[in-house]
This record gives sequence, structure tokens and C-alpha cells, in this order.
Amino acid sequence: MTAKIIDGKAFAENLRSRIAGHVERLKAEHGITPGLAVVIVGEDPASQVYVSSKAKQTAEVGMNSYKHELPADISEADLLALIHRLNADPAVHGILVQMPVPRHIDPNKVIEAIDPAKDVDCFTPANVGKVQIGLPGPVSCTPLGCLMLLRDELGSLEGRHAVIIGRSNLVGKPMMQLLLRDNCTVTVAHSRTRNLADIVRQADIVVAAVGRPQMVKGDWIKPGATVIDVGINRVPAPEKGEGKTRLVGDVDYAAAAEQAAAITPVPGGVGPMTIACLLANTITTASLINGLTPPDDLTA
Ligand SMILES: Nc1nc2c(c(=O)[nH]1)N[C@@H](CN(C=O)c1ccc(C(=O)N[C@@H](CCC(=O)O)C(=O)O)cc1)CN2
Repeated sequence: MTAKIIDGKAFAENLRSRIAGHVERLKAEHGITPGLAVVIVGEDPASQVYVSSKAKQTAEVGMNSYKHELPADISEADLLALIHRLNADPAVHGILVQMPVPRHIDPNKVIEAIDPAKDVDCFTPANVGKVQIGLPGPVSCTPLGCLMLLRDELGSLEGRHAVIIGRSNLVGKPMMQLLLRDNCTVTVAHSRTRNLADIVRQADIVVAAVGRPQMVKGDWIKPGATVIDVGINRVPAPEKGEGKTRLVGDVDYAAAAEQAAAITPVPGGVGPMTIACLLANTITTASLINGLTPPDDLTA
């Protein structure tokens, strides 16, 4: 079997054009221009690329984009003061602080400072709880992107056995909640799981979010399974020249594609969905802040 490639880049483009339509409607019918503030601390090159893409795509769908670039040695107190100003700014409907933040800053304090009504990453305890009990609000971006791709590929997820590899707050745990809400049977595996290969072999759906290049082997994949690879790992690529690198996922793509019915590539799979879902969440928070029902095609 050679798997169908799930094209996250194309899906994200289509999602962004639907988001642009919702922005138009909010402007025309309610006089609301959604605004997203993105905060970056320091000069991590990958974070800078992600933040620039976020700001660019925010403007492209017609929203207001506010980018705050802070020096790596900014104090925690000054960062929190900026967040409080953004919380109070009525033009801002979404606030995102790019992770990771430098070591002298406590990420939990940063997250707790964000008004849950504007928490487009869905990192605050209030919004994590809302996802758990199914209340309206933003949904963690990467898991929401994975869910949209899975529903598009498989239709109903009901009764399917999903194995998530990784238990992070960013991906593994919210992914578990979303798949449970869609009536999957969910197993969350992690670095201490015994017999991981045997567990993955039982999965109809594999979500790999472990952060280890090509850890999931082809013979772990049940024939016909759907594989969602969340990993983005940069590895040496001597075949491209000295000092060159390439991106790989957490799954051994070529081998897994021989077994799976469908698989996301890296790059071009889940990654582009993360930013598109951030924009979707900004529509959700802008709607809720203004007492409107968020569009149901943008959420879980
Ligand atoms: N506050 C947040 N911080 C971080 C998040 C997040 O959701 N919120 N996620 C990641 C980084 N991230 C978004 O911020 C992100 C990662 C990757 C991609 C992406 O499109 N990747 C491309 C490849 C890009 C490349 O060439 O390097 C792909 O997979 O095709 C988008 C967003 C950590 N921090």
C-alpha cells in the first residue's frame, strides 16, 4: 500500500480563505476588525520565522496584526506589563506569546497573565478546562489542525482507536481531549510507555508528537492506518552538501507510507495548519468577546 499524502498546506490555504470571509462578515455586519497581537522574546531563528508568518498571514486575511519584538533580556515584570496592556486594549482580540521564552521567564506566569478571553493559543487553565468539558472557546492550534485533517480524511472518527505518542500540554493532552470528544478510543503513550511498537500497531489513527526524528518505524503502522506526524525536526543532510540540513517528522515517512492509508508529510502537513488555526481562534475570540456565536466551521 502506498499512502495518500494529506496536504496540510493546501487545507490551510483553503481554511485561510474561509477565515478571510468571516473577517469580511465581522467587518461588514458588526463593524469589528479582529486584531491579533503576537509577542516574541529574543532572537531564536525558528521562532522569528514562525512569528513573521503569523503576522503576515494575519494581515492577509484582513485582520489587524500587532507584532511586539522584545529583547531576550527583558524582565519578566516588563513582559507581564505588556500582556496586561494588551488584555486591556479593545482593538486586540487575540494574544499569543511565542514559546519557548528565555529561561529567566516563567512560562506559566506568562500564560496565566493572558486574559482567557484573548488566549488564542488555548494555553490558560480556564480554556484548557473549557475544551475538556466542551464549552465554546479557542482550541489548541496544532491539535485543532490535526483534528480538522483527520475529519476531512476519515469523516466520522467514532469508535476508532487513536494512539497519541507524546503527552505535552501543547499537543498530546489537548489532542487526547479532542479525539475523545469525537468518540475515539484514545491511548496516550509517552517516553516511559512499555511495548510502544505493539501499542502503535493497534492504532487506526497515529498522532506522533514526541519530538524525536523518525522514531516511529514503518513496521509499527497497522496497514490502512491514518498517520498524523506533528514532529518538526531539523537533521543533518550531508547529501545536500556540507553543513546542510533538512526537516523530518517523528515518523519514518517513507516506510510508514508503505503501510498507511494516509499520512501527513513534514514539511507541508500539520505545521501550516497550526498558524491557520491560530487565525481561526482569533475569529472565535473576537466573536465571543462581542457576544456573537463563533462560526462552527472554525472550531472543534
Ligand atoms: N505560542 C506558541 N508557541 C509555539 C507554538 C504555538 O502553537 N504557540 N507552536 C510551535 C511553533 N509553531 C508555531 O508557533 C509552528 C511550527 C511549525 C510551523 C510550520 O508551518 N512548519 C512548516 C515547516 C517550517 C520550516 O521550514 O521550518 C511545516 O511543517 O510545513 C508553523 C508553526 C512552538 N511554539
